[in-house]
Amino acid sequence: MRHPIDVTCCKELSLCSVPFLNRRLKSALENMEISKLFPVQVALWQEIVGVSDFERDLCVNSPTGSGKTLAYALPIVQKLLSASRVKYLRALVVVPTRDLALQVKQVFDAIALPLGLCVGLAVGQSSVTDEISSLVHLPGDDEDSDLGFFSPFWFQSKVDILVATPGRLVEHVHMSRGFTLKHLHYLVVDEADRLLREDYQFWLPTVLRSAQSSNNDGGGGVPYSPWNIRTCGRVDSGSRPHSRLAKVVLSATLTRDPGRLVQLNLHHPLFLSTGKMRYRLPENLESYKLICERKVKPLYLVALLKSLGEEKCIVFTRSVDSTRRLCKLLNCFGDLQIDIKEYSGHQHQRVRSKTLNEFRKGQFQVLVSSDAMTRGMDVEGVRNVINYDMPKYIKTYVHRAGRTARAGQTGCCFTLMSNDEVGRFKKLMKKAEASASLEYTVPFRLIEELHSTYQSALSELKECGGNPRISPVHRSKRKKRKTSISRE
Ligand SMILES: Nc1ncnc2c1ncn2[C@@H]1O[C@H](COP(=O)(O)OP(=O)(O)OP(=O)(O)O)[C@@H](O)[C@H]1O
Repeated sequence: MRHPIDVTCCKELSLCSVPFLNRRLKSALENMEISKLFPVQVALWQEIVGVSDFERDLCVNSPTGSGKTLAYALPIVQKLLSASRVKYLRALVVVPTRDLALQVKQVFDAIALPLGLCVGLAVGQSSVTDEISSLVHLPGDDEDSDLGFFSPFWFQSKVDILVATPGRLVEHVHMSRGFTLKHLHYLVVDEADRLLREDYQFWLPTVLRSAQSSNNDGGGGVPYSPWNIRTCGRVDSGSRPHSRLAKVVLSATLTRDPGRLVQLNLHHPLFLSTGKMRYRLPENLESYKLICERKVKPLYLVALLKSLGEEKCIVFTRSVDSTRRLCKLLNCFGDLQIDIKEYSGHQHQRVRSKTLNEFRKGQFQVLVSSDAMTRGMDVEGVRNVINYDMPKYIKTYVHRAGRTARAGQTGCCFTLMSNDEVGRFKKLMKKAEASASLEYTVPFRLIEELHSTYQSALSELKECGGNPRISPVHRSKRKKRKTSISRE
């Protein structure tokens, strides 16, 4: 950990030059229009598939949009290819949110499905019962069960790889009959600093203990969960290629604090990092500050949006309440002619996913979001990020700004601030590498022109019940939900 490997020393590699790359995996990548591996992907390939052969667990701190998902998905899929033909759940990826899990699953699907490996999802999108029947063969699943035969496939895993959020994962471990982590070879913890910060029903000790049970009993002994029963008709135990559960832990802002990482029980961890500092912004990102009067901040935002034309854009606010308020206000600006939608922890998951899909398809142009969007989300074509409220921490700035300038593309991050916030912004930015910022101005004339529309928008907002301040009903609902809604 004291001697991290600098990922920037790895050069991009064309697919033809990647050593040991499976032929079918190469064509799957080509179908995704990927012709080369990015530096972090080369580094992980070397450590996992190359001569190092996953001798050590890996901690990866690499900027947003640098391709971390494929960096772990690719070598893990290649490793799973050489293992037994019987299906076992052998790779588990844990991420903090459902939308992110869906995104990660898509990457795995693209490279694993053509090679006959199955990828499952445990995120609480459907009931526990429905979800488990997509992950494990249960009695009643097949024709034999109607005849009263004992099927050799009962409780056999249907998937080789599982992408999960921590809460639902723990539910399955404790309650789902037939679900087991006994055969797990690989554990990936994506957005690890976020996942380690919160307990999520002790997900980590639960996973480690549950996966550990195979080490102690050779893969076929007493299961951890009361519901786990021995897989019937097993041909082999799916024994691990490594004597341990091999782990990859990643984030664009991964901590180097051993006190925090110790809970992962890492085996001779190797730290792979980009640059010298913990926080680093994407190479092709331009950061701008936009100084404005606090009272008329929405006016400046509208002027900025107008100046950006038709470009896809995400506006971040400090809370779910501000997100709702701002979105309503912007939609009351009659002549704005920009389609704007909200994405926040206030909304039902179904609504959020729908909004995200529409945004991905380009059906509207501006997404107003709480920090629910900051972590990991990859939306093609986002050219601008706007911090309507300046983030408190550099970590938040890094994740928000990182929704643009991904995969080597260019992008801009604008932060609105009043004069008295400029000092704090400077201090904040000093904490990150490659974080020089310029001042952006919008023509004063435009602000003046917008004044009257702003006043009418405020009145309209009041009329339609979108009181800028939170109503008592709203406040009591919010109180109830306070414990369940994650602000991120
Ligand atoms: N080798 C590659 N060639 C071309 N595009 C790639 C390659 N690898 C990844 N990408 C694309 O780069 C984008 C960013 O990848 P990814 O989401 O994995 O980044 P990340 O490092 O996980 O970012 P974050 O820290 O924000 O989660 C995605 O759109 C992905 O399709």
